[in-house]
Amino acid sequence: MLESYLKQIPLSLTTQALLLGLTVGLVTYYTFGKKKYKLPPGPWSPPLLGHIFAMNSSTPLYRQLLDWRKKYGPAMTIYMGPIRCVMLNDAETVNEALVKKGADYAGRFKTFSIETFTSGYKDIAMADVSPAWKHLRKIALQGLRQYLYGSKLEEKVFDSTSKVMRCLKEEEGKPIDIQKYIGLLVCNLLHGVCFNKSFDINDKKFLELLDVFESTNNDIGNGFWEDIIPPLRRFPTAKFKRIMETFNIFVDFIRDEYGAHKDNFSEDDMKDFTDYLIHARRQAILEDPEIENVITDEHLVQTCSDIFSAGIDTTRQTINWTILLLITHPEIQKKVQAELDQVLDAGQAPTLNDRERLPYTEAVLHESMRICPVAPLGLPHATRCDTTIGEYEIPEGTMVMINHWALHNDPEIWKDPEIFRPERLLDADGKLAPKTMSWLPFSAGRRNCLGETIARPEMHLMLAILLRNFTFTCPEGKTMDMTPGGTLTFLPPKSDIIVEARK
Ligand code: HEM
Repeated sequence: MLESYLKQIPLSLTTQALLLGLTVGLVTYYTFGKKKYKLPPGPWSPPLLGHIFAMNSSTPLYRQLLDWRKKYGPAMTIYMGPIRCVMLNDAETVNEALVKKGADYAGRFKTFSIETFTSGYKDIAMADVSPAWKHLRKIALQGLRQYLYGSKLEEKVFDSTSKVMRCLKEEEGKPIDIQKYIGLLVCNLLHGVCFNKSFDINDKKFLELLDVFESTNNDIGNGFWEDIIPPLRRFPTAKFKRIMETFNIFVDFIRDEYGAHKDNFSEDDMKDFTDYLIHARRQAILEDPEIENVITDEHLVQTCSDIFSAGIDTTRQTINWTILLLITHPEIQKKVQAELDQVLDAGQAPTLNDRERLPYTEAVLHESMRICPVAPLGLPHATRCDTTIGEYEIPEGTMVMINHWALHNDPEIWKDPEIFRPERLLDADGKLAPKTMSWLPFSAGRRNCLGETIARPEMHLMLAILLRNFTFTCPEGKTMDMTPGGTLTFLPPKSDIIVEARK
Protein backbone atom coordinates (compact mmCIF):
# COMPACT_ATOMS: atom_id res chain seq x y z
CA MET A 1 0.00 0.00 0.00
CA LEU A 2 2.80 2.38 0.94
CA GLU A 3 4.58 1.43 -2.28
CA SER A 4 1.56 2.31 -4.44
CA TYR A 5 1.10 5.58 -2.53
CA LEU A 6 4.72 6.53 -3.11
CA LYS A 7 4.33 5.79 -6.84
CA GLN A 8 1.80 8.65 -7.10
CA ILE A 9 4.42 11.13 -5.86
CA PRO A 10 7.03 12.13 -8.43
CA LEU A 11 10.15 10.97 -6.58
CA SER A 12 13.36 9.46 -7.89
CA LEU A 13 13.86 5.74 -7.42
CA THR A 14 16.66 6.36 -4.92
CA THR A 15 14.48 8.71 -2.78
CA GLN A 16 11.61 6.20 -2.87
CA ALA A 17 13.94 3.43 -1.75
CA LEU A 18 15.33 5.60 1.04
CA LEU A 19 11.86 6.58 2.30
CA LEU A 20 10.65 3.01 2.19
CA GLY A 21 13.77 1.86 4.02
CA LEU A 22 13.40 4.57 6.68
CA THR A 23 9.72 3.73 7.27
CA VAL A 24 10.38 0.01 7.53
CA GLY A 25 13.35 0.75 9.83
CA LEU A 26 11.28 2.96 12.15
CA VAL A 27 8.36 0.49 12.29
CA THR A 28 10.78 -2.37 13.04
CA TYR A 29 12.57 -0.28 15.73
CA TYR A 30 9.34 0.70 17.50
CA THR A 31 7.86 -2.80 17.20
CA PHE A 32 10.84 -4.97 18.07
CA GLY A 33 13.87 -2.80 18.86
CA LYS A 34 12.63 -0.44 21.58
CA LYS A 35 12.08 -2.20 24.84
CA LYS A 36 8.48 -1.98 25.99
CA TYR A 37 7.98 -1.17 29.66
CA LYS A 38 4.91 -1.80 31.77
CA LEU A 39 4.74 1.78 33.09
CA PRO A 40 2.41 2.87 35.90
CA PRO A 41 -0.93 4.03 34.44
CA GLY A 42 -1.96 7.67 34.20
CA PRO A 43 -4.45 10.00 32.55
CA TRP A 44 -4.27 10.36 28.76
CA SER A 45 -2.42 13.38 27.42
CA PRO A 46 -1.66 14.68 23.90
CA PRO A 47 1.81 13.70 22.60
CA LEU A 48 4.57 16.30 23.22
CA LEU A 49 2.29 18.60 25.26
CA GLY A 50 1.66 16.02 27.98
CA HIS A 51 -0.16 17.25 31.07
CA ILE A 52 0.99 20.87 30.86
CA PHE A 53 -2.64 22.01 30.96
CA ALA A 54 -3.25 20.13 34.22
CA MET A 55 -0.04 21.70 35.53
CA ASN A 56 -1.35 25.17 34.73
CA SER A 57 -4.89 24.63 36.01
CA SER A 58 -6.25 26.37 39.10
CA THR A 59 -6.00 23.06 41.02
CA PRO A 60 -2.33 22.62 41.96
CA LEU A 61 -0.71 19.46 40.57
CA TYR A 62 -0.09 17.89 44.01
CA ARG A 63 -3.83 18.09 44.77
CA GLN A 64 -4.84 16.91 41.29
CA LEU A 65 -2.61 13.84 41.68
CA LEU A 66 -4.40 12.79 44.87
CA ASP A 67 -7.71 12.92 42.94
CA TRP A 68 -6.25 10.88 40.05
CA ARG A 69 -4.92 8.33 42.57
CA LYS A 70 -8.50 7.04 43.06
CA LYS A 71 -8.56 5.96 39.41
CA TYR A 72 -4.94 5.09 38.58
CA GLY A 73 -3.45 3.96 41.89
CA PRO A 74 -0.60 5.48 43.95
CA ALA A 75 2.14 5.22 41.28
CA MET A 76 1.20 7.19 38.19
CA THR A 77 2.83 8.25 34.92
CA ILE A 78 2.29 11.79 33.71
CA TYR A 79 4.11 13.86 31.07
CA MET A 80 5.60 17.31 31.59
CA GLY A 81 5.66 18.22 27.92
CA PRO A 82 7.56 15.27 26.38
CA ILE A 83 9.27 14.42 29.72
CA ARG A 84 7.96 11.24 31.32
CA CYS A 85 7.51 11.54 35.05
CA VAL A 86 6.46 8.91 37.56
CA MET A 87 4.63 10.42 40.54
CA LEU A 88 4.47 8.51 43.82
CA ASN A 89 1.42 9.34 45.89
CA ASP A 90 1.35 7.12 48.98
CA ALA A 91 3.65 6.06 51.80
CA GLU A 92 4.05 2.48 50.55
CA THR A 93 5.32 3.34 47.05
CA VAL A 94 7.52 6.13 48.47
CA ASN A 95 9.03 3.69 50.97
CA GLU A 96 9.70 1.17 48.18
CA ALA A 97 11.43 3.77 46.01
CA LEU A 98 13.38 5.82 48.56
CA VAL A 99 14.20 3.19 51.18
CA LYS A 100 13.96 -0.38 49.80
CA LYS A 101 15.33 0.54 46.34
CA GLY A 102 17.13 3.69 47.48
CA ALA A 103 20.14 3.24 45.16
CA ASP A 104 17.91 2.90 42.07
CA TYR A 105 16.01 6.11 42.78
CA ALA A 106 18.84 8.32 44.11
CA GLY A 107 19.61 10.15 40.83
CA ARG A 108 18.60 13.69 39.93
CA PHE A 109 16.85 14.59 36.70
CA LYS A 110 18.97 16.76 34.43
CA THR A 111 17.55 19.81 32.68
CA PHE A 112 19.10 22.72 30.81
CA SER A 113 17.85 25.28 33.37
CA ILE A 114 19.26 23.39 36.34
CA GLU A 115 22.57 22.85 34.56
CA THR A 116 22.77 26.61 33.90
CA PHE A 117 21.84 27.67 37.44
CA THR A 118 24.30 25.26 39.09
CA SER A 119 27.33 25.94 36.82
CA GLY A 120 27.03 22.39 35.46
CA TYR A 121 25.58 20.54 38.51
CA LYS A 122 28.42 21.54 40.84
CA ASP A 123 26.07 21.74 43.85
CA ILE A 124 24.57 19.06 46.11
CA ALA A 125 20.80 19.37 45.73
CA MET A 126 20.56 19.13 41.95
CA ALA A 127 23.68 17.06 41.17
CA ASP A 128 23.33 13.45 40.10
CA VAL A 129 25.04 10.75 42.16
CA SER A 130 28.78 11.15 41.49
CA PRO A 131 32.07 11.14 43.45
CA ALA A 132 31.86 14.96 43.75
CA TRP A 133 28.25 14.84 45.07
CA LYS A 134 29.16 12.13 47.62
CA HIS A 135 32.16 14.11 48.85
CA LEU A 136 30.27 17.42 49.05
CA ARG A 137 27.33 15.83 50.89
CA LYS A 138 29.73 14.27 53.40
CA ILE A 139 31.66 17.46 54.18
CA ALA A 140 28.53 19.62 54.22
CA LEU A 141 26.90 17.25 56.73
CA GLN A 142 30.02 17.35 58.90
CA GLY A 143 30.10 21.15 58.62
CA LEU A 144 26.48 21.46 59.76
CA ARG A 145 26.90 18.90 62.56
CA GLN A 146 29.46 21.21 64.21
CA TYR A 147 26.47 23.35 65.16
CA LEU A 148 24.77 20.49 66.99
CA TYR A 149 27.58 20.12 69.53
CA GLY A 150 27.54 22.35 72.60
CA SER A 151 25.54 25.54 72.36
CA LYS A 152 26.64 26.76 68.89
CA LEU A 153 23.23 26.44 67.21
CA GLU A 154 21.45 27.84 70.26
CA GLU A 155 23.72 30.91 70.25
CA LYS A 156 23.00 31.56 66.57
CA VAL A 157 19.24 31.24 67.20
CA PHE A 158 19.46 33.58 70.23
CA ASP A 159 21.39 36.18 68.19
CA SER A 160 18.91 36.15 65.32
CA THR A 161 15.74 36.04 67.47
CA SER A 162 16.85 38.84 69.82
CA LYS A 163 17.46 41.18 66.88
CA VAL A 164 14.02 40.42 65.39
CA MET A 165 12.27 40.69 68.77
CA ARG A 166 13.66 44.19 69.20
CA CYS A 167 12.19 45.15 65.81
CA LEU A 168 8.84 43.49 66.61
CA LYS A 169 8.58 45.39 69.93
CA GLU A 170 8.92 48.67 68.03
CA GLU A 171 6.03 47.68 65.77
CA GLU A 172 3.77 46.39 68.57
CA GLY A 173 0.04 46.90 67.90
CA LYS A 174 0.53 48.06 64.28
CA PRO A 175 -0.37 45.91 61.24
CA ILE A 176 2.93 44.53 59.91
CA ASP A 177 4.15 42.24 57.15
CA ILE A 178 5.42 39.46 59.44
CA GLN A 179 7.10 37.67 56.50
CA LYS A 180 9.76 40.40 56.33
CA TYR A 181 10.65 39.86 60.03
CA ILE A 182 10.64 36.06 59.78
CA GLY A 183 12.78 36.51 56.64
CA LEU A 184 15.30 38.48 58.73
CA LEU A 185 15.20 35.90 61.53
CA VAL A 186 15.96 32.92 59.29
CA CYS A 187 18.27 34.80 56.92
CA ASN A 188 20.40 35.90 59.88
CA LEU A 189 20.58 32.38 61.24
CA LEU A 190 21.91 31.06 57.92
CA HIS A 191 24.06 34.16 57.42
CA GLY A 192 25.56 33.43 60.85
CA VAL A 193 26.04 29.70 60.16
CA CYS A 194 27.49 30.16 56.65
CA PHE A 195 29.43 33.43 56.97
CA ASN A 196 29.41 34.43 60.67
CA LYS A 197 27.58 37.66 59.84
CA SER A 198 24.25 39.31 60.57
CA PHE A 199 21.95 41.75 58.74
CA ASP A 200 19.80 44.60 60.11
CA ILE A 201 16.15 44.86 59.12
CA ASN A 202 16.76 47.68 56.65
CA ASP A 203 20.12 46.48 55.25
CA LYS A 204 20.05 46.92 51.49
CA LYS A 205 21.63 43.50 50.90
CA PHE A 206 19.07 41.74 53.12
CA LEU A 207 16.15 43.42 51.32
CA GLU A 208 17.72 42.59 47.95
CA LEU A 209 18.17 38.91 48.90
CA LEU A 210 14.61 38.68 50.23
CA ASP A 211 13.46 40.10 46.93
CA VAL A 212 15.51 37.50 45.05
CA PHE A 213 13.79 34.68 46.99
CA GLU A 214 10.33 36.21 46.53
CA SER A 215 10.68 36.84 42.81
CA THR A 216 12.23 33.47 41.95
CA ASN A 217 9.50 31.66 43.94
CA ASN A 218 6.78 33.57 42.10
CA ASP A 219 8.46 33.43 38.72
CA ILE A 220 9.70 29.85 38.41
CA GLY A 221 6.10 28.52 38.41
CA ASN A 222 5.96 25.43 36.25
CA GLY A 223 9.47 25.51 34.90
CA PHE A 224 11.04 26.69 31.64
CA TRP A 225 10.24 26.18 27.96
CA GLU A 226 14.01 25.98 27.38
CA ASP A 227 14.00 22.58 29.12
CA ILE A 228 11.47 21.19 26.66
CA ILE A 229 12.30 23.00 23.39
CA PRO A 230 16.10 22.87 22.83
CA PRO A 231 16.29 25.55 20.06
CA LEU A 232 15.03 28.12 22.59
CA ARG A 233 18.27 27.72 24.52
CA ARG A 234 20.00 29.83 21.87
CA PHE A 235 17.33 32.55 22.21
CA PRO A 236 16.14 32.30 25.83
CA THR A 237 12.68 33.52 26.84
CA ALA A 238 12.29 36.77 28.80
CA LYS A 239 11.36 34.68 31.87
CA PHE A 240 14.56 32.64 31.67
CA LYS A 241 16.71 35.77 31.29
CA ARG A 242 14.93 37.52 34.16
CA ILE A 243 15.40 34.59 36.56
CA MET A 244 19.00 34.15 35.47
CA GLU A 245 19.72 37.84 36.27
CA THR A 246 17.99 37.59 39.66
CA PHE A 247 19.75 34.35 40.45
CA ASN A 248 23.12 35.86 39.58
CA ILE A 249 22.61 38.57 42.23
CA PHE A 250 22.36 35.75 44.78
CA VAL A 251 25.28 33.64 43.52
CA ASP A 252 27.51 36.73 43.23
CA PHE A 253 26.76 37.50 46.90
CA ILE A 254 27.79 33.93 47.85
CA ARG A 255 30.86 34.08 45.58
CA ASP A 256 32.05 37.33 47.23
CA GLU A 257 31.61 35.88 50.72
CA TYR A 258 33.41 32.68 49.72
CA GLY A 259 36.27 34.65 48.13
CA ALA A 260 36.72 36.77 51.28
CA HIS A 261 36.74 33.62 53.44
CA LYS A 262 39.35 31.97 51.22
CA ASP A 263 41.60 35.06 51.31
CA ASN A 264 41.46 35.34 55.11
CA PHE A 265 41.35 31.62 55.94
CA SER A 266 43.23 30.42 59.02
CA GLU A 267 43.22 26.78 60.23
CA ASP A 268 43.50 28.07 63.82
CA ASP A 269 40.48 30.31 63.63
CA MET A 270 37.61 28.61 61.81
CA LYS A 271 34.51 30.68 62.36
CA ASP A 272 31.77 29.14 60.27
CA PHE A 273 30.49 26.55 57.79
CA THR A 274 32.39 28.11 54.84
CA ASP A 275 35.68 27.95 56.74
CA TYR A 276 34.90 24.31 57.48
CA LEU A 277 34.35 23.54 53.76
CA ILE A 278 37.65 25.22 52.82
CA HIS A 279 39.45 23.27 55.56
CA ALA A 280 37.81 19.95 54.54
CA ARG A 281 38.82 20.43 50.89
CA ARG A 282 42.43 21.21 51.85
CA GLN A 283 42.59 18.11 54.06
CA ALA A 284 41.14 15.93 51.31
CA ILE A 285 43.70 17.27 48.78
CA LEU A 286 46.55 16.46 51.20
CA GLU A 287 45.30 12.86 51.35
CA ASP A 288 44.55 12.58 47.62
CA PRO A 289 45.83 15.36 45.27
CA GLU A 290 43.29 14.25 42.61
CA ILE A 291 40.53 15.83 44.75
CA GLU A 292 41.71 19.28 43.62
CA ASN A 293 40.14 18.56 40.20
CA VAL A 294 37.06 16.78 41.55
CA ILE A 295 36.11 19.47 44.10
CA THR A 296 36.85 22.95 42.75
CA ASP A 297 36.24 26.38 44.34
CA GLU A 298 33.06 26.58 42.25
CA HIS A 299 31.79 23.34 43.89
CA LEU A 300 32.21 24.98 47.31
CA VAL A 301 30.49 28.19 46.13
CA GLN A 302 27.55 26.12 44.85
CA THR A 303 27.44 24.14 48.11
CA CYS A 304 27.28 27.34 50.21
CA SER A 305 24.61 28.60 47.84
CA ASP A 306 22.56 25.37 48.36
CA ILE A 307 22.80 25.53 52.14
CA PHE A 308 22.01 29.26 52.29
CA SER A 309 19.04 29.10 49.89
CA ALA A 310 17.59 25.66 50.83
CA GLY A 311 17.98 26.58 54.49
CA ILE A 312 16.34 29.99 54.27
CA ASP A 313 13.40 29.45 51.98
CA THR A 314 12.03 26.24 53.51
CA THR A 315 12.49 27.34 57.11
CA ARG A 316 11.08 30.85 56.76
CA GLN A 317 7.98 29.59 54.89
CA THR A 318 7.40 26.91 57.56
CA ILE A 319 7.54 29.50 60.37
CA ASN A 320 5.34 31.88 58.35
CA TRP A 321 2.72 29.14 57.87
CA THR A 322 2.88 28.17 61.55
CA ILE A 323 2.20 31.77 62.62
CA LEU A 324 -0.76 32.02 60.21
CA LEU A 325 -2.16 28.71 61.49
CA LEU A 326 -1.81 29.89 65.10
CA ILE A 327 -3.59 33.16 64.29
CA THR A 328 -6.49 31.26 62.75
CA HIS A 329 -6.51 28.79 65.70
CA PRO A 330 -6.08 31.10 68.73
CA GLU A 331 -6.98 28.29 71.16
CA ILE A 332 -3.94 26.32 69.90
CA GLN A 333 -1.72 29.40 70.23
CA LYS A 334 -2.88 29.77 73.86
CA LYS A 335 -2.17 26.08 74.52
CA VAL A 336 1.44 26.45 73.26
CA GLN A 337 1.92 29.52 75.47
CA ALA A 338 0.43 27.66 78.44
CA GLU A 339 2.88 24.78 77.89
CA LEU A 340 5.81 27.22 77.71
CA ASP A 341 4.68 29.05 80.86
CA GLN A 342 4.26 25.79 82.73
CA VAL A 343 7.62 24.26 81.76
CA LEU A 344 9.75 27.42 82.10
CA ASP A 345 10.29 29.52 85.22
CA ALA A 346 9.14 33.14 85.23
CA GLY A 347 11.48 35.21 83.04
CA GLN A 348 13.31 32.11 81.78
CA ALA A 349 13.96 31.87 78.01
CA PRO A 350 13.49 28.50 76.27
CA THR A 351 16.63 26.58 75.28
CA LEU A 352 17.21 23.46 73.20
CA ASN A 353 17.39 21.39 76.38
CA ASP A 354 13.71 22.17 77.03
CA ARG A 355 12.61 20.73 73.69
CA GLU A 356 11.65 17.30 75.04
CA ARG A 357 9.58 18.92 77.76
CA LEU A 358 7.64 20.93 75.15
CA PRO A 359 5.92 18.16 73.12
CA TYR A 360 2.85 20.24 72.28
CA THR A 361 4.99 23.03 70.80
CA GLU A 362 6.86 20.40 68.76
CA ALA A 363 3.56 18.80 67.65
CA VAL A 364 2.33 22.22 66.44
CA LEU A 365 5.42 22.52 64.24
CA HIS A 366 5.01 18.97 62.92
CA GLU A 367 1.31 19.45 62.21
CA SER A 368 2.10 22.72 60.44
CA MET A 369 4.63 20.89 58.22
CA ARG A 370 2.06 18.16 57.56
CA ILE A 371 -0.70 20.50 56.50
CA CYS A 372 1.56 23.06 54.77
CA PRO A 373 4.55 21.17 53.29
CA VAL A 374 6.58 23.98 51.73
CA ALA A 375 8.09 21.58 49.16
CA PRO A 376 4.90 19.61 48.28
CA LEU A 377 6.55 17.72 45.40
CA GLY A 378 10.09 17.72 46.82
CA LEU A 379 12.97 17.81 44.32
CA PRO A 380 12.88 15.67 41.15
CA HIS A 381 14.63 12.31 41.49
CA ALA A 382 15.74 10.16 38.52
CA THR A 383 16.14 6.40 38.22
CA ARG A 384 19.76 5.28 37.81
CA CYS A 385 18.90 1.92 36.20
CA ASP A 386 15.86 0.03 34.95
CA THR A 387 13.84 -0.71 38.09
CA THR A 388 10.33 -1.42 39.36
CA ILE A 389 7.64 0.02 41.59
CA GLY A 390 5.07 -2.58 42.67
CA GLU A 391 4.05 -4.47 39.54
CA TYR A 392 5.28 -1.69 37.20
CA GLU A 393 8.56 -1.18 35.37
CA ILE A 394 10.43 2.15 35.39
CA PRO A 395 13.12 2.72 32.73
CA GLU A 396 16.54 4.16 33.64
CA GLY A 397 16.61 7.98 33.50
CA THR A 398 12.91 8.48 34.34
CA MET A 399 12.03 11.54 36.40
CA VAL A 400 10.39 10.49 39.69
CA MET A 401 8.62 12.86 42.06
CA ILE A 402 7.43 12.30 45.60
CA ASN A 403 4.06 13.86 46.36
CA HIS A 404 4.67 14.80 50.01
CA TRP A 405 1.37 16.68 50.03
CA ALA A 406 -0.55 13.49 49.07
CA LEU A 407 1.15 11.53 51.87
CA HIS A 408 0.28 14.27 54.36
CA ASN A 409 -3.34 14.48 53.18
CA ASP A 410 -4.01 10.78 52.66
CA PRO A 411 -7.60 10.30 53.93
CA GLU A 412 -6.83 6.61 54.63
CA ILE A 413 -4.14 7.62 57.14
CA TRP A 414 -5.18 10.99 58.52
CA LYS A 415 -8.73 11.62 59.79
CA ASP A 416 -10.03 14.98 58.48
CA PRO A 417 -6.62 15.71 56.92
CA GLU A 418 -7.49 19.35 56.15
CA ILE A 419 -7.98 20.17 59.85
CA PHE A 420 -5.06 21.62 61.86
CA ARG A 421 -4.99 19.39 64.95
CA PRO A 422 -1.56 19.03 66.64
CA GLU A 423 -2.96 16.47 69.13
CA ARG A 424 -3.02 13.87 66.35
CA LEU A 425 0.80 13.73 66.52
CA LEU A 426 0.91 13.00 70.26
CA ASP A 427 0.65 9.58 71.89
CA ALA A 428 -1.60 8.64 74.83
CA ASP A 429 0.98 10.05 77.31
CA GLY A 430 1.11 13.40 75.52
CA LYS A 431 4.58 12.66 74.07
CA LEU A 432 5.42 13.09 70.40
CA ALA A 433 4.33 9.88 68.61
CA PRO A 434 6.97 8.01 66.53
CA LYS A 435 7.50 9.37 63.01
CA THR A 436 5.83 7.45 60.14
CA MET A 437 6.35 7.45 56.35
CA SER A 438 3.06 9.37 56.01
CA TRP A 439 4.75 12.41 57.62
CA LEU A 440 7.67 13.09 55.32
CA PRO A 441 8.41 16.82 54.89
CA PHE A 442 12.18 16.16 54.76
CA SER A 443 11.91 13.10 52.49
CA ALA A 444 13.89 9.88 53.15
CA GLY A 445 16.72 7.70 51.83
CA ARG A 446 19.96 8.75 50.16
CA ARG A 447 18.71 12.17 49.02
CA ASN A 448 16.89 13.08 52.25
CA CYS A 449 17.11 16.69 53.39
CA LEU A 450 20.69 17.42 54.40
CA GLY A 451 19.57 20.16 56.79
CA GLU A 452 16.90 18.21 58.72
CA THR A 453 19.12 17.71 61.76
CA ILE A 454 19.56 21.45 62.24
CA ALA A 455 16.21 22.62 60.79
CA ARG A 456 14.09 20.79 63.38
CA PRO A 457 15.75 22.04 66.59
CA GLU A 458 16.27 25.50 65.09
CA MET A 459 12.60 25.93 64.11
CA HIS A 460 11.42 24.58 67.45
CA LEU A 461 13.55 27.06 69.37
CA MET A 462 12.58 30.02 67.16
CA LEU A 463 8.89 29.24 67.59
CA ALA A 464 9.20 28.69 71.34
CA ILE A 465 11.04 32.02 71.80
CA LEU A 466 8.55 33.94 69.65
CA LEU A 467 5.49 32.51 71.42
CA ARG A 468 7.01 32.94 74.87
CA ASN A 469 7.34 36.65 74.11
CA PHE A 470 4.53 37.54 71.71
CA THR A 471 0.93 36.84 70.74
CA PHE A 472 0.04 36.99 67.05
CA THR A 473 -3.42 38.10 65.91
CA CYS A 474 -5.33 39.22 62.84
CA PRO A 475 -6.01 43.02 62.54
CA GLU A 476 -9.55 43.81 63.75
CA GLY A 477 -12.26 43.42 61.14
CA LYS A 478 -9.96 41.44 58.80
CA THR A 479 -9.98 37.70 58.03
CA MET A 480 -6.85 35.70 57.36
CA ASP A 481 -6.44 34.43 53.82
CA MET A 482 -5.02 30.89 53.98
CA THR A 483 -4.93 30.08 50.25
CA PRO A 484 -1.48 28.74 49.34
CA GLY A 485 0.34 30.27 46.40
CA GLY A 486 2.66 28.52 43.93
CA THR A 487 2.18 25.44 41.79
CA LEU A 488 5.22 23.34 42.60
CA THR A 489 5.70 25.19 45.89
CA PHE A 490 3.30 25.85 48.79
CA LEU A 491 3.69 29.52 49.63
CA PRO A 492 1.98 31.37 52.50
CA PRO A 493 -0.20 34.30 51.41
CA LYS A 494 0.95 37.81 52.31
CA SER A 495 -1.20 39.44 54.98
CA ASP A 496 -0.69 42.05 57.66
CA ILE A 497 -0.83 40.82 61.24
CA ILE A 498 -0.66 42.32 64.73
CA VAL A 499 2.06 41.46 67.23
CA GLU A 500 1.55 42.04 70.96
CA ALA A 501 4.23 41.55 73.60
CA ARG A 502 3.16 39.15 76.38
CA LYS A 503 3.29 40.56 79.87
C1 HEM B 1 11.46 23.26 56.99
C2 HEM B 1 12.70 23.01 56.62
C3 HEM B 1 13.08 22.12 55.45
C4 HEM B 1 12.31 21.29 54.68
C5 HEM B 1 10.82 21.02 54.79
C6 HEM B 1 13.19 20.67 53.70
C7 HEM B 1 12.79 19.75 52.74
C8 HEM B 1 13.64 19.16 51.83
C9 HEM B 1 13.21 18.22 50.81
C10 HEM B 1 11.79 17.71 50.61
C11 HEM B 1 14.31 17.87 50.09
C12 HEM B 1 14.37 16.94 48.88
C13 HEM B 1 14.66 15.53 49.31
C14 HEM B 1 14.60 14.54 48.16
O1 HEM B 1 15.10 14.84 47.09
O2 HEM B 1 14.01 13.45 48.33
C15 HEM B 1 15.45 18.59 50.65
C16 HEM B 1 16.74 18.49 50.18
C17 HEM B 1 17.78 19.24 50.67
N1 HEM B 1 17.75 20.11 51.74
FE1 HEM B 1 16.14 20.56 52.88
N2 HEM B 1 14.45 21.14 53.90
C18 HEM B 1 14.44 22.02 54.97
C19 HEM B 1 15.51 22.71 55.51
C20 HEM B 1 16.80 22.64 55.06
C21 HEM B 1 17.94 23.29 55.67
C22 HEM B 1 17.87 24.16 56.95
C23 HEM B 1 19.03 23.01 54.90
C24 HEM B 1 20.47 23.42 55.09
C25 HEM B 1 20.94 24.02 56.14
C26 HEM B 1 18.58 22.13 53.82
C27 HEM B 1 19.39 21.61 52.83
C28 HEM B 1 18.99 20.68 51.87
C29 HEM B 1 19.88 20.14 50.85
C30 HEM B 1 21.35 20.50 50.64
C31 HEM B 1 19.13 19.22 50.11
C32 HEM B 1 19.61 18.36 48.94
C33 HEM B 1 20.07 17.00 49.41
C34 HEM B 1 20.56 16.12 48.27
O3 HEM B 1 20.09 16.25 47.15
O4 HEM B 1 21.44 15.26 48.48
N3 HEM B 1 17.23 21.93 53.95
N4 HEM B 1 15.01 19.36 51.71
